[in-house]
Amino acid sequence: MTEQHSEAKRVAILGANGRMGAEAVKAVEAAPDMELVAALGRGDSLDQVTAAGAQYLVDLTVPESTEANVRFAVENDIHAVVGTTGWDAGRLAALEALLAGHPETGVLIAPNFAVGSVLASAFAAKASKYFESVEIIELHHPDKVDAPSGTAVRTAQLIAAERGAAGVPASPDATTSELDGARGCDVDGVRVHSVRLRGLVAHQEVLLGSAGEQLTLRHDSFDRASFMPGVLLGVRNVAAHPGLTVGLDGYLDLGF
Ligand SMILES: NC(=O)C1=CN([C@@H]2O[C@H](COP(=O)(O)OP(=O)(O)OC[C@H]3O[C@@H](n4cnc5c(N)ncnc54)[C@H](OP(=O)(O)O)[C@@H]3O)[C@@H](O)[C@H]2O)C=CC1
Ligand SMILES: O=C(O)C1=N[C@H](C(=O)O)C[C@H](O)C1
Repeated sequence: MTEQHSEAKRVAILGANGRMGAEAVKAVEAAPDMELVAALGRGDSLDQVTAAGAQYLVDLTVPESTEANVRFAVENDIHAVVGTTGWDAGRLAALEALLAGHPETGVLIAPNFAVGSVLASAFAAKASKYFESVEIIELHHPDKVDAPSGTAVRTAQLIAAERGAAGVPASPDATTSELDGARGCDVDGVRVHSVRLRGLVAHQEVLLGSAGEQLTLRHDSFDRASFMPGVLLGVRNVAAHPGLTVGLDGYLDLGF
């Protein structure tokens, strides 16, 4: 932990020994406007976060622990930037209810911190109402514990909302006989297929099809460095966005 200017943002990182957490430790330590005041792994007490005077908590842990971690942050009026997956509608609703009692505290739940991924999902959602069919393929390293990816779930939700608002019917599909899983899973009416392959990091394709044409929107994270500008952007902006924000796009100016 480096000596920083006294007005530096005081940041705690949870999951600091993990793939993402270790990268985030390096990024926060290198950020001139931030001070890493706590770096916690599994089994460490959250009291270290308050004892260190953290103003910001970055959660990069596991789906089972993220909800309790963020609850702890909000109850202590610490802004939270969350990359961990597992935030379903029930968890988000409970978090919003908690935040209502802490009106100055901000929480960012970011399914993907890579700006290119956020853009690809937004473009796909916008484009999806002009195509008859849409399906998602997400491809990740085989050590990932959750499927489908949080990014794919978010992308499917954005697509479903856009198509629903435009009155576009569900993608056509004549399948009446299939082996379990052959057609992927259904997220809000959008089929999502998950690939786990050694050598991969984090990748996604949205396939959009109409008669005689296909548009493919693909994003690749080749390295976890790709997520770090988004993590830092989250820390820099979360206090100015009290309440709950889902998606880094909430802090970007996408122009649509
Ligand atoms: N939003 C985004 O852009 C990205 C999000 N992710 C998501 O981030 C999460 C972490 O991914 P990744 O780094 O690959 O996973 P890892 O398994 O490499 O890291 C998770 C770490 O969290 C630790 N941990 C578990 N519980 C706690 C706890 N209560 N307090 C502190 N640390 C804890 C684990 O410890 P132990 O090893 O002992 O279990 C592990 O070191 C996943 O949900 C993943 O999907 C990943 C990449 C990008
Ligand atoms: O576990 C990962 O690696 C990733 N998790 C996030 C997700 O589930 O979408 C973000 C990115 O895809 C990498």
